[in-house]
Amino acid sequence: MNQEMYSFNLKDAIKSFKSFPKVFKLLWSVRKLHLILISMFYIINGMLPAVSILATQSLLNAIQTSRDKEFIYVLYPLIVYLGLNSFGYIILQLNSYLQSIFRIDLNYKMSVMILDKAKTLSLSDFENSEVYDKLRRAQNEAIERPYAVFSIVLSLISQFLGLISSLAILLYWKPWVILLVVIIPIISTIYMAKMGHLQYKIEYGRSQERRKSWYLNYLMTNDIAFKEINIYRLGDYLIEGYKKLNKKFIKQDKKIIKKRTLASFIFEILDQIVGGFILYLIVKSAYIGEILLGNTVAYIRSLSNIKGNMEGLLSSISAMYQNNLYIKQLFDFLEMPVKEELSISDSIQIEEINTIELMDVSFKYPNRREYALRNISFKIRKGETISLVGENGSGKSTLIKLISGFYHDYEGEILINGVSIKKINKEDLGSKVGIIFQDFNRYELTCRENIGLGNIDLIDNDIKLQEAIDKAYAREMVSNLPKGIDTQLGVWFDEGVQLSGGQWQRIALSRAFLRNADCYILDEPSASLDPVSEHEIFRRTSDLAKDKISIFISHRLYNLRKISSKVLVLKEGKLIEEGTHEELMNLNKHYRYLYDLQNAIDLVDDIESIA
Ligand SMILES: Nc1ncnc2c1ncn2[C@@H]1O[C@H](COP(=O)(O)OP(=O)(O)OP(=O)(O)O)[C@@H](O)[C@H]1O
Repeated sequence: MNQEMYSFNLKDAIKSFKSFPKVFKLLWSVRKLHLILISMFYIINGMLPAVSILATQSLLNAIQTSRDKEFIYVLYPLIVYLGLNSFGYIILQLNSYLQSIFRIDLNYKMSVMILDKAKTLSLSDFENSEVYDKLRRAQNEAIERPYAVFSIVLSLISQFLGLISSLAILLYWKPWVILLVVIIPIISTIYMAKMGHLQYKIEYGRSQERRKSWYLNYLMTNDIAFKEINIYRLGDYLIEGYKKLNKKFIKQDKKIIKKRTLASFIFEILDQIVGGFILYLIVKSAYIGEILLGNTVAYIRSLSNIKGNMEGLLSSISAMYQNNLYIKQLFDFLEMPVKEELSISDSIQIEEINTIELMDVSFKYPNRREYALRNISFKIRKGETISLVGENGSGKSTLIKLISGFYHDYEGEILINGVSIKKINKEDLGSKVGIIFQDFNRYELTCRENIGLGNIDLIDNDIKLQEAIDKAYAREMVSNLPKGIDTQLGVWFDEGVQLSGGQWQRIALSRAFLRNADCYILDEPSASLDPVSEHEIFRRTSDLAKDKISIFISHRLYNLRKISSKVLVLKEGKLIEEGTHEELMNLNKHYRYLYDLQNAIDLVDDIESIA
């Protein structure tokens, strides 16, 4: 963490106003008229107290000096006084109404902006905890800040106007008193700004732990992890972890509150002493007849207004500084450069995928030292069915993610139709690949949506949806659902129907089949499918994709043997064998070893199940 960030000084505080034009631009785009009116009301609010003091002064002086005159001399200032009070009240109400409306619109706009930005992030961004933290901070801590900055700036203007006008009233009496009035608020504000900074520093340093605390909370309150938590009796362990983290946060927060309260207490006492002394001077002047009653009240009220305005003004500066730190997080996130591959407007469009070629490709994940893939080269042509096999962690899924265009910081070349994947229009590429990942999504939405998300344009096209369902052998399963294709799936919402792992997988397959892809990738459907279903699905997919490209990953090698035009064998990130099933069996090396091993295991399983 950058220590420099945490040293507070006035220069930094003034610098923090730099963010205002950006903030203003953002707010201006929400509701222009509201913004103008709110600003006007703030300015009026700043002037009103001093005007009200003058009205009170002239009313009281009129009462005191008009004993022998007609009542009209008192009535006129009385009407002005009452009118001003009512006007102030109306302005206050209107302003609070407009601000509430404005904040609702702003919060909505901000959350959509953050989602829009999140949409442009890459998979490696999501796997990067720094980017992830920025997103969380923008979402959780910064969303309210733009309005806070705006209202602070307006308050500053309003308080400044209030201060100047009240000072002018007091200046008329004894100019040197002003120095006494301003000294304590200045010291207290500098101290409080430092406290605010400390608080931000603590919050900033906590973001990893906050995320962990949120995650533990999520695990305990979510159906996804419930089964394991329940069966392994993990509840107490997780709660302990949650408590430990939160106790630390609470301890830090309490310490700050204690410091803050003590400091406020001391500054308040000092302020009371100074205020008491000035009050004594005013009362004494009135007593000896130096000033009229109206002026006495005006000076007393000006004194308290100056104190309020000074405190307000200086605490606004420190609040501005503190808010600015959060605002910086927000704009850091919103202005994070969009990955080059997305911003290339002249990216190459492709009609269809004819070939996929890897030339000496090596790749390591940003957070890892060792390579996940090393010097991989192969070519897949239209009409071929390729199987990727290898032990856990050998790099199969990583290879799929590279071919799908998720990571661009690899070495070597990945070519689609002979063109670097980095230059190809990402949306184009995405629309031509039908893919099911190991950890495919189970959307807590209707069955129609779960499938339709594969091709949004067809979400209401029942014929096309049915075709996709048939391709995934899911016709019977879907028609047996209580509301057929319009049944809510999952358990999060009313009338939701939970599916088995294999059934979810068929829904995901239907989703992949709904897009008229040129390349179908199935990453280990065996996780939830029984061996026969997996075999059927592979065979079906390769039949359907006869003139396309199919890439399958499975640990059940016998399911792949007949359908594969080529098998690629990976070991520790390297492509060690390549050929048809027969060729690799004859080669008698790693593939043969894996195949025989699996047959032996299955044989043992069969014998055990018979016994
Ligand atoms: N997001 C990630 N960040 C860092 N390392 C990763 C990430 N995903 C995978 N790895 C690492 O990359 C290597 C290859 O993983 P990969 O998931 O590609 O293997 P796999 O062959 O698909 O394994 P499995 O058969 O278990 O699915 C492993 O060492 C793994 O730990």
